[in-house]
Amino acid sequence: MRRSAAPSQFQGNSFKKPKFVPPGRSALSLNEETTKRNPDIKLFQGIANNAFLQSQNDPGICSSNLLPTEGSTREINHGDKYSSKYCLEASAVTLDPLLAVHSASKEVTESKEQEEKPDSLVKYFSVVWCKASKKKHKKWEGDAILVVKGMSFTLKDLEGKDIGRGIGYKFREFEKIEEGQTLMIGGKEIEIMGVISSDDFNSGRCFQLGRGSPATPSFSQAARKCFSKPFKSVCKLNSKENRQNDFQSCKPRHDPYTPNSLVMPRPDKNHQWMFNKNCFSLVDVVIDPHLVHHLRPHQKEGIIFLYECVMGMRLREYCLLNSQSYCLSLSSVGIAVISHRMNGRYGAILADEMGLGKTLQCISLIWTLQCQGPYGGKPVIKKTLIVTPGSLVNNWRKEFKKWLGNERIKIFTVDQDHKVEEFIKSTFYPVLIISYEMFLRSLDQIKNIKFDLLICDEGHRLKNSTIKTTTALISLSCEKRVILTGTPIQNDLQEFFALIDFVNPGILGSLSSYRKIYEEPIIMSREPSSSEEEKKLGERRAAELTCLTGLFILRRTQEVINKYLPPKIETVVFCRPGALQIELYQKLLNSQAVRFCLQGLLENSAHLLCIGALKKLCNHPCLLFSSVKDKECSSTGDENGERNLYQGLLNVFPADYNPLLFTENESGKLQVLSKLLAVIHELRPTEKVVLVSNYTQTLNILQEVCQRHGYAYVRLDGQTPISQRQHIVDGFNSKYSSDFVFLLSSKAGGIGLNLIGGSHLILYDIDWNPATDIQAMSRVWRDGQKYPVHIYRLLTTGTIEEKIYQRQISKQGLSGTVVDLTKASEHIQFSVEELKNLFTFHESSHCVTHDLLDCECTGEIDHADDSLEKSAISRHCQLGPHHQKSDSLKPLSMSQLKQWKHFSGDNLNLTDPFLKRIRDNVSFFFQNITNPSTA
Ligand SMILES: Nc1ncnc2c1ncn2[C@@H]1O[C@H](COP(=O)(O)OP(=O)(O)OP(=O)(O)O)[C@@H](O)[C@H]1O
Ligand SMILES: [Mg+2]
Repeated sequence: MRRSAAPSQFQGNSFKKPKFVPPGRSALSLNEETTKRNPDIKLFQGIANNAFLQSQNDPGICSSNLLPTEGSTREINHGDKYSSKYCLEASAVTLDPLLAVHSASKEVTESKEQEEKPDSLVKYFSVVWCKASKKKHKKWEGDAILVVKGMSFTLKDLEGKDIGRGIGYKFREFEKIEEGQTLMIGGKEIEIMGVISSDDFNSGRCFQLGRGSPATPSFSQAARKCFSKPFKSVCKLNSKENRQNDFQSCKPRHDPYTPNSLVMPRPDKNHQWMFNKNCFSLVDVVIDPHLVHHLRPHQKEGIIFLYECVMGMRLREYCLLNSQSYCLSLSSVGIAVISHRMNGRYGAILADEMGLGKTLQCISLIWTLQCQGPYGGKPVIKKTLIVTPGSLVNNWRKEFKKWLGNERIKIFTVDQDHKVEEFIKSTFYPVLIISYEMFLRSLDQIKNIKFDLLICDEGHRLKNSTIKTTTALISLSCEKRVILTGTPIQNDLQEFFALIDFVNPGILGSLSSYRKIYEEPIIMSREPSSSEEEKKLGERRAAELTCLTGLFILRRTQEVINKYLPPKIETVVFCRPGALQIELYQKLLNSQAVRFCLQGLLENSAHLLCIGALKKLCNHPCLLFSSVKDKECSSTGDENGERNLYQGLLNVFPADYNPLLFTENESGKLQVLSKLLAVIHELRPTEKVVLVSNYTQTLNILQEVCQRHGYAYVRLDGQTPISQRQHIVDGFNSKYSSDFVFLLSSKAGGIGLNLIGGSHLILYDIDWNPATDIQAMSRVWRDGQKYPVHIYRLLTTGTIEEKIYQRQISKQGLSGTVVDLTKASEHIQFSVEELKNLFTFHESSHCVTHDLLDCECTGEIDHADDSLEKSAISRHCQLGPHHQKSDSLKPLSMSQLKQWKHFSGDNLNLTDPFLKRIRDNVSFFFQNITNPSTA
C-alpha cells in the first residue's frame, strides 16, 4: 500500500519506522522509569507555573520564573540556564535532539502503558485510513485516532470529529490490535500505526500533533530539509569559520558581565539551525543598562518572556518536550515534523494587570531588537507598528521619551497633522504609533510597509475575529505579534481562541477543531450533569490548553508592584437619599411600567428604561426631570413604556422646578460629594481628585458643582478630541497645575490613562460591569503615585445602586462575560425574580448589603469579620477551577467584603477626618486598606 505525500501522511509514516513494543515488555527498572518520566513531570510543573497559576514564592507572579531571583548580582539568562530551570534536560536534546527525544519518549510511553494497564478499558491508537476499496494500490487519505471502548470502535479525525464507528466487535479482536494491523471500521479501512496513551488522548495532545502551520512549508518538506543538513549551520562562538562569514559586530552592544546586566537567553542549537543560516557568531543580547536601571523585577522577567516569544524560542522548546511525552515510537523524522509545527509562531500576549508597566516592557523589547540580535549582533527588527486606543497614542510617545529620551529612537505618531505617508517617505522612524481608528483608515498604505513587530495595546478588543479591526490587523504580514491587555482573557473560550489565533495563527488548529477538542469537552465537564469521565476529560483538555497557551501568555497581578505603591484606602459610602429622591423613587416603583415589567407583560427592553430612570434619580433628581420634560416635548421613542413610567412624576417636583438650578441636597450622593471635595481641598490642598461618572449629563452636574465652589477642573469624556487628551492628562499630572478635579468619563476615554496626579478618586455612579469600575480605580493607584490613595465609591442606600453593587460582588455578577469591558447592561438578562429584587426600595435599611452579609454587628463600632478565611472566589473562568488565577483587581466577593472594616455613619469612634465630615449624610461605610505598611 502506497502512502500519499500529504503532510499528515508523512507523520503517519513516522510512526511506523521503529518497531512497536507491546505494553508490558519494557525492561526498564522502576528507577530508570522514574528518571525517564521526570522530564515529562518537569514539563508540566514548569508550565503549570505559567500564566494561570500562582507561584508560591511570589504571590503576584503567575508565570514560570525563568530569571534568577531578585538580588542576584548578574542577571544573565543564557539558554542553558533557562532550559535546565524550565523543563526537561534540554541539554540532551540540544546535543542530539532527535536521538535523545526519540529514545526517551519510547521508554516513557512504555512505562506509562504498563502503569495504565489495570484500568485500561479504553484504548487509543494512531491510525491511517482510507475508504474501503478493492483496489490493489490504495492511498491513505488521512491520519486518525481510533478509540476502542469495550466492544465499540470510534474513529476520530485530527480535528476531533467522529468519522467512523463500529460496534459489536469480538473481545479477541480487541485484544490483539497491534501495530501494522488493518481493520475495517464504518466503511473505512484503517491501519494501526501506534498506541496512544490515555494521557495523550485526554490532554488532546495527540490531535495537536497532526496540525500543519499555515505559515510554514509542509511537514514533509521540513523534515527533508532537516535531514539533509542536520545542524550543519550551527555556529560556535568565534569559530574560525564563523569569523570568515561574519561581517557583523561580534561584540555585545552592552557588557553582559557588568553587575545587574540583563542578558537575554541564548538561542539553542535548534534555533540556530533554523535562523542562523549564514553562520554568524553568537552574540549576547543585552538590555540597555539605561533601561535596566529602572526596571522592576517583574518587568525584567516580562522582557525575557517577550523576547523568547517573538524570537520563536518558547514554542520550539514546548514542541520538543511535547514530542517526548507524547510519542510512543516516533522516528527522528517524526520528531522533526513535530518541531516544525511550532515554527512560524512568534506571538505573545502580555496580560499583566493594569498599571504594571506593559508599555515600558514593550519599549525595552523594541529598543533591544531594534539594535541587537543574537546572530552576529544583527538587529532582529527594523520597523515596529504600535496600534493603540486613540487616547493613548500620545501616552506611548511620552513613555518612549520618558524611558529612552529623545536621542535614542525616533517615534512617529499619526494624527491630523502627521499622516502615514510622511512615515513612509522618511527612513528616519523605526516606530509608528497609530490609533485603531486611524489604522483602519490608513490600512491601504500600512499594508505596503513591512513591519517586523506589531504591538496591539488594549488588545482584548481583538477578541472578536470578525470585526474590521481584527481582520485588518490579521491581514498584515507581520509575524511577530504582541497583544497587551490588562483585562482577563480566558473567561470566554471563543474569545480566547480569537486572541490566541491572532498572535499565533493556527496554533490551536481551526476553530472547528478547537471547539471539538477543547471547548466542547471543557464546557461539558462544567455541566452539573456531566459524568466523571467527561469531567476528567474536560479538566485534562483545559490543563493542556493552559499548558500550551501559557507559553506565550503572561499575566502578573498587582501584588508584584504593591511594595512600590503607597497605601490604598478604599471606602464604599452608602449615602442616604434626599427627601425628593425618596418620593420620586417610590413613585417610579409604583408606576405602571414597573408593574408590567414584574408581571412579564412588557418587552424585555422595558426594564432597561425603568432601571435607567432609577439610576438617573440616584445621581440627581434633576436628571430625571430633564428626561421627563424631554419626553413631553418629543414624540419619538417607546412612547407607551415611557409614558407609563413617567406618569405623574412632574407633580412630585416643586411647581417652579428648574433643573439648571439644582441643589446639592436634592441628592444624597451629591451632598456627600460636595462635602468630600470641600474636606479634601481644605485638609490636603496639594492633592487632587479624579471624579468619575459614566454619564455625560451627570458629569455636567459635577462640573457645575466644581464651578459653584470655585474648584479648578479639567474634563475628559468621549467628546474630548483625541489630540487634546494627553495634553489634558499631562496638565493634570503636573505638579505645577492648579487643577483640583479631573472629571472623567471612564468608559468613554479612561482606558489605559495614567492619572497619578490625583490621589483621591471618587466613583460617582456604579456600572453593571465591575471591570469598568476596577479599570477606573486603577488610574490613580499605579507606579509613580506619591500619596496614599483614597478611593470612594458612592452608593445610594437601599436603592438599585446597592443591588448593582451586590450583583457585582456576588457570584452571579462574576459570571463570565460580565467582567468584560465591552459588554453593556443591555446584554444582561434578568429573571422576574431578579427584577423584583431590583425594583424594591429598602427605605428603612442603613445598608442592604450589610443586611445580606449575615453579620451580627450593629455598625456602631468598627467591625471586621476575621472568622472567614480569605476567600479566593474569583470571576468565572472557562478554563476551570484549576486555572483560576488570583487577580488582585478582581471584584470582591461577599465574604471578602465582610472582612472589610464596616461601621454605620453614627459610629462614635470615627477618626478618619474625611469620613467624619460626610457622616451626617452617610448611613454606612465599608473600608479596606491595602498596603498599610508602605504608609
Ligand atoms: N519601572 C518603573 N518605574 C517607575 N514607573 C514605572 C515603571 N514602569 C512603569 N511605570 C509607570 O507606571 C505607569 C503605568 O504604566 P503603564 O501605563 O505601562 O501600565 P499598563 O500596564 O499599560 O497599564 P494599563 O493596563 O492600565 O494600560 C506609567 O506612568 C509608567 O510610566
Ligand atoms: Mg497600557
